Amino acid sequence: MNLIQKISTPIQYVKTVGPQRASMLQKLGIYTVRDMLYYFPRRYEERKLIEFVNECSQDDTVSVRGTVLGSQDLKLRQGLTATKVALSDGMNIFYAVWFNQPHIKKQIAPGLTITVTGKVDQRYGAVQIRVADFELNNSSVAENYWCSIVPVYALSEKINQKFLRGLIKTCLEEYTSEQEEFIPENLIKKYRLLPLNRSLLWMHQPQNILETEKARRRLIFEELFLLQLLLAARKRTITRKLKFFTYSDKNEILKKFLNNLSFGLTPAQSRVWQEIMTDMHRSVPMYRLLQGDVGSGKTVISTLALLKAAENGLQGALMVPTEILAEQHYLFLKRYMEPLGINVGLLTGKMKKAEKNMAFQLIESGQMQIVIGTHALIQENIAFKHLAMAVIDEQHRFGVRQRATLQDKGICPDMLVMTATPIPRTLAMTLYGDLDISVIDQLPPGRKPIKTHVIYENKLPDTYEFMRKQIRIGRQAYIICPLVEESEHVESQAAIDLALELSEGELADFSVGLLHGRMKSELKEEVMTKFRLGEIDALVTTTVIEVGVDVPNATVMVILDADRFGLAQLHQLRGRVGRGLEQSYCILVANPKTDEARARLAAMHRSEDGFYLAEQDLRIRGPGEFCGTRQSGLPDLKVADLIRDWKILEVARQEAIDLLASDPELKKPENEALLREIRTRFPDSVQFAHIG
Ligand SMILES: Nc1ncnc2c1ncn2[C@@H]1O[C@H](COP(=O)(O)OP(=O)(O)OP(=O)(O)O)[C@@H](O)[C@H]1O
Repeated sequence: MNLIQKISTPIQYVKTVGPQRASMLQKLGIYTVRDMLYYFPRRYEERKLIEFVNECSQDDTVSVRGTVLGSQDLKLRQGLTATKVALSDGMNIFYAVWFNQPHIKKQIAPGLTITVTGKVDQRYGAVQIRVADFELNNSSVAENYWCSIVPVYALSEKINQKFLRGLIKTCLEEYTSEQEEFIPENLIKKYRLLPLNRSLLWMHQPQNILETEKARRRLIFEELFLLQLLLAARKRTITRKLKFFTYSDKNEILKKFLNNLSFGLTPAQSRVWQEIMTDMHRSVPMYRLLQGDVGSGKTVISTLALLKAAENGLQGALMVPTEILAEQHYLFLKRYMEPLGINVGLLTGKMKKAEKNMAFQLIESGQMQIVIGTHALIQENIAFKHLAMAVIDEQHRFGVRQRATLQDKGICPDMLVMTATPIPRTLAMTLYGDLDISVIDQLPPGRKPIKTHVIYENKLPDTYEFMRKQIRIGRQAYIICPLVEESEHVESQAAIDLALELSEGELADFSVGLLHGRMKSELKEEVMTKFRLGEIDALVTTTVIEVGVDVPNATVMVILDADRFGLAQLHQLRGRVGRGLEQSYCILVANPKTDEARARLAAMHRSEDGFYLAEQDLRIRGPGEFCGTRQSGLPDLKVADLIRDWKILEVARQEAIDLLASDPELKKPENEALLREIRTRFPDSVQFAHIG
């Protein structure tokens, strides 16, 4: 049996396991010996081993070794039993007590030496230890004040610490001694990393905390290095292909468009546009993430990219997550593009069949130069004549696969992925490690910070009074209805009720609009158009408004039950105001019941910086939840923490890039083990699958 197969042995075949326990272990995600070895302790307990029980005090938690003298079962109240074992430490007699575990007596025969760990109780004269854990020992020699570190694992029903520790011990002894090292030797030396087998041993059976730290450092590097290798390989696959089109430097229509805008680009926008243009002029396809806080002006930049493609006789496509947004972008582009002679089209799921067919034809013939659409854009029956620029807005809502499907609509098109949810740099490097990153880190000039207040519901009348004043001076407002988990129906109904209540009550003198997820698309669009034109003063809405909606005259945002929203979502919602020159306000109505909810609201009050808030959010929720890594197609991280370990991440990324530059297919003998490891860890990865 070769070594790799050995560590891949199904856990069922390890001694003491068997099919029944194997199925319990599977609930913990443990299918193989490898999974078991990489099932790291959640924490460690430091244990003090004392030589004689008279050295301890009441309520101390200690470990003490003793020889079994005898035992007895006691019947307590309410059917409880206690097993009391008399032990001698050589000087004193003391008692170890187990509750409701009569079987323990069978394991502990008189004459054996055992170490018991637990809390000390001296109230009844002799020392009594309530046993939390125990070990059978062969030797009766105890070192004085010896410290032992005991791993504590996350458990599931019917799998206890003792069993897991024992199983891991077996796996370590029988499967790791010859386990090969797969991190290249030069990196092990350069970063002074522990070898693999020692790292696994020290994670599970450390002698002291320092050992766990050393082991963890290696395993973090390993985890991030393998992940970055995968991402770097994905990127190489893309950027090795050549584009079938080239761009001219003229940019005449582009310049006209910029002149027609009522504003000039901010320095951050100009810089990012230069980065994108440079990529567009390259012979290999662009694969770039455009990141920018809400309202930082990403749309204009993507428009420039689409326009450049159109000006060069090619096609551009912009895919957005909602119909409202598709419509909004379409209106914006049409207004500016048509006077320049560029054909812009819309394609959404709700369009009538005849309209769709017409759009398909225009896309296929190339007459539709820029297409804005929802998921409808990646349907099978759509073919572009020459798609050269594919832009995806709000990448979070699309998975990696959808990104690839749009890309496949062209022959190596340039690809621009935009995200309005600011992602901390470290996380972006992992989630989008295969993309280059451009950041718009500056808001358009003249924006005033949004004033954010957190209030209790009983202050709502004052809020509506304030809203009325703002509407009277010509502004508009949003009122966001409570979030109803999993039920668009209930959520929509809440919005309907509230709109009615306000239009007859607090806002009776004004025009109140309603927008929710269950409305027909045409109606949604009609409402948005009216709001955009100022015909609606206050819009009662659900979270459908969340992304991208741009009505600069709206200056008040009231979020009801704000404690039920996540931080990223609150920030997105708040980003719907503060998009013009007027002072804007965000009022969070909440009655937070948990510390976490209070922390979120405090963060919103404190900061308007999307990057700061995203980092806070990441701390609260963890990366998987934060951006749905499950749908991003990336493996979960076991030891690395993307915020804490950002330095290791940067190093691992650079090393991965350098390694692939020198050995793109990992064919060199010194990288053989690494290739094997990658294939085992990422069996679905196409990049390394066919090699070797
Ligand atoms: N350089 C600029 N100067 C002044 N206003 C600008 C500038 N760039 C964009 N804007 C305006 O700022 C508003 C926000 O821009 P845009 O919609 O492009 O931002 P965004 O980053 O796409 O926002 P979101 O993430 O919320 O979708 C728009 O009304 C836009 O016209």
